[in-house]
Amino acid sequence: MKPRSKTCNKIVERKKKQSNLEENLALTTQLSSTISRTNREKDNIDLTQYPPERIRNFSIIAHIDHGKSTLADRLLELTGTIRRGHGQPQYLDKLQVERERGITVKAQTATMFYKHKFNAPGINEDNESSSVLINLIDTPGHVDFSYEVSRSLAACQGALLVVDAAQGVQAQTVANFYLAFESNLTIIPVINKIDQPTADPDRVKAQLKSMFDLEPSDALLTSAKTGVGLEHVLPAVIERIPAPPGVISSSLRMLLLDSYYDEYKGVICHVAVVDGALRKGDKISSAGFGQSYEVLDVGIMHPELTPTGVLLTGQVGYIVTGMRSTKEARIGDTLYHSKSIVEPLPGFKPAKHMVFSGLYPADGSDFEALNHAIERLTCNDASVSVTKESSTALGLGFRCGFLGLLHMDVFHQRLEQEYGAHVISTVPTVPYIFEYSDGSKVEVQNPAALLSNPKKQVTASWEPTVLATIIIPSEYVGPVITLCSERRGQQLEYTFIDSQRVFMKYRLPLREIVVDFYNELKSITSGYASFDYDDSEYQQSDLVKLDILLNGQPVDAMTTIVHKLKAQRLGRDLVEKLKKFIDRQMFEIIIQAAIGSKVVARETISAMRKNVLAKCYGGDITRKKKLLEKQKEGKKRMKRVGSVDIPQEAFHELLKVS
Ligand SMILES: Nc1nc2c(ncn2[C@@H]2O[C@H](COP(=O)(O)OP(=O)(O)OP(=O)(O)O)[C@@H](O)[C@H]2O)c(=O)[nH]1
Repeated sequence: MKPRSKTCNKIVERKKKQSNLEENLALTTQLSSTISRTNREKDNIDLTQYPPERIRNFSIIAHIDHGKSTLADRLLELTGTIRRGHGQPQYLDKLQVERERGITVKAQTATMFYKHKFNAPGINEDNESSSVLINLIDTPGHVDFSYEVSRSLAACQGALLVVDAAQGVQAQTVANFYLAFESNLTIIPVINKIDQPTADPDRVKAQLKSMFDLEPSDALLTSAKTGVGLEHVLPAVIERIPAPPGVISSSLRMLLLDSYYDEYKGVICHVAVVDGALRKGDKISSAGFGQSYEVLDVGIMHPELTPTGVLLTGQVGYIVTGMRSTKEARIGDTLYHSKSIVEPLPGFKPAKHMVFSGLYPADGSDFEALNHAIERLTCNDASVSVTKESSTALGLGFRCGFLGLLHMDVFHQRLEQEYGAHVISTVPTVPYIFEYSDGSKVEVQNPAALLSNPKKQVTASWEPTVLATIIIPSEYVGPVITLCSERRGQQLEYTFIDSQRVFMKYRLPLREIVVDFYNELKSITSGYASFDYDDSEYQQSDLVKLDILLNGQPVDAMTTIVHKLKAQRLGRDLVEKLKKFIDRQMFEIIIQAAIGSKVVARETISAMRKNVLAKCYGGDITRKKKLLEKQKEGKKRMKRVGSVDIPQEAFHELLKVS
């Protein structure tokens, strides 16, 4: 782990690119005189005053809860972008789910202006403070959203790596450091929460040195809570992070960073201008989608959408065009002036779906409403894949691909909160590969779709794996090793970060971490473990399809694919769980788990006669009617398989069985 020298080389390269700074300055001054009138649409922000050398784009990256969003708030207050005490805390966490769960799920950008006296020769020789435009990109900390992190980093030249002064380096500090390092960003270590009684900044400095070769003297010490040390953050950003490269005299090239749908304005795209200049009214084309659009509005996030009429090289902002759907706004696409010919920018790796689940309307007649809600929500979260599917138990629904379990959970919550949709989701599954006797290979995202065809036998199967990073206090090593081997993990690395903490690397089947791994890891380590993973290759594995049958009838929405060695135990757990959640009905119900024709677990629910009017002796007819109505309502929430009614909760409970 000696990445420093590589970073230095990249900085030297970047410095070379900045040789066109003078040219940029001359051109921006020229542009300024011609278009400044249209720029001053609001707040008199004249972006032509900000050539690349007066711009800094940085991101805040950290392990979950180490204080990124709080630090972002403080910096926005410090620069007067938001007023202290006005607005909500964690200003950039705008979604209701983000506020309720206290996590960031969507990266957000805010533009700030800050007066700074440059130390560098050549800039600001009269030694006056000059205004610097700083774009801050707040990023999510949870592993499921690292796709958002890598996207944000593409618009930055530097990152603040925030580390909790008491907890020290955690799994996601490691993952995010490498994301930033591989993107050639200048990394400024920030040791935050130094106000805590257990804070030990020296220990954290030593960890940063030993793990990432970051110099202890480069670390900033802050408390985003009390404000201590915050005055050094923006000067460090300006002095240490290079200006964005790019040439203002070149043809326009913009990187499409994100998009969302706004009821009033339509599709709003967040963009980073890599070269050239964009003005309101310009005609632009998309390299990926091949469509042309007129720029109807352009501006910056300050922190709300603020029209500026122009965006220049190095600036990050928003554009509104006539795009009708966010499907046209392909993240990572290059936008350019329609008449020019440009080399498209590298773009991003497409999001990789790790977990798939079926989503069905709780009430079958709500299919169209759910369809509409999913369409709208995917406009704001393009990382979800959606295809239609149908199930005998649940009717018409959708198979959705997510970046992880938390992502799936957040998507459900947003469907319910923002669109009032009530959904039943099926057991999450991962994409397996099966080979049949005729040599054909298929990727199976829906276990029920795996063929049970005697003419086409499965001859081999593969499952996706992950490379997991686990950091724990050394006293928990034993239980964690046991957990990982129960989950079919293979240990790849085991090192001491310092005298108290151990760093472990495991290869684990993705299926094994999808359900409840993180919670169990947290519980056996009293909450001290930190965990992160990166997708890795497929490994050959002995997989079987486990069916659940009710009175002999398979419930397709409950089928799972599982490792052969675990099939029996899982079958027993599922059957026992179902027995608890299915009410006794007027006939006996037999619940079975089976692999092909072999039953591996069985439970029976004996028959009973349920008469809701039993306790309603004589009396008022309206009371009887009310009870019957209530029973009818309850039935609506039941799903009928053959003659058996299954309550929605049974589907929810199955999600928790691994
Ligand atoms: N004592 C103390 N608490 C802090 C400080 N900075 C943040 N916190 C608290 O730490 C918790 C997490 O802070 P956030 O800013 O939401 O952390 P985050 O890194 O943005 O979290 P995610 O977005 O979920 O990754 C909150 O309760 C903050 O009030 C600090 O300097 N000192």
